[in-house]
Amino acid sequence: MKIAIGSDHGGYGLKQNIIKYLEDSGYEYNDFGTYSEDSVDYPDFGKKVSESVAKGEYDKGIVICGTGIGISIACNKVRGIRCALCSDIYSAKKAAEHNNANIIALGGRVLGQDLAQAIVEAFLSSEFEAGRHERRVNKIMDIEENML
Ligand SMILES: O=C[C@H](O)[C@H](O)[C@H](O)COP(=O)(O)O
Repeated sequence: MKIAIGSDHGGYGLKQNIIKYLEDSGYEYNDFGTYSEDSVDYPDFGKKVSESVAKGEYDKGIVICGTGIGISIACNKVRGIRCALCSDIYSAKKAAEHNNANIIALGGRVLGQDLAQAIVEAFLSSEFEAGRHERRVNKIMDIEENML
């Protein structure tokens, strides 16, 4: 599985920790930045990760800002992206199983490193269950296709 990861300065520290987890777990990944704690704008990094996932260059994405809110909003503006902001393991698992989320957003100023790793693990190891959930996800995509 190929993973795209990116953050702003508020998520930089947690991103580095999650990258270590991805490496230790044998995931292939690309780090789209940011590469320091210097102040940057989260939409720039949400866009890079989202477009790479939407194009099919990566299977799933991980984005991090201070709260996870701003970068998740930005990601969800990209066609084909279903980005789920998660602060617990159950939601991360269900985001994959029920919502077919292709990006998870985390709050670097919200989560401890161990919990964040467990959330990422739950997201990456869970698969879409389809069935009744497919009908609902298709309705989400219909909203996107018919946007005003
Ligand atoms: O939703 C936005 C994110 O949490 C940003 O990381 C945050 O707004 C950045 O704040 P600041 O510029 O004060 O570090």
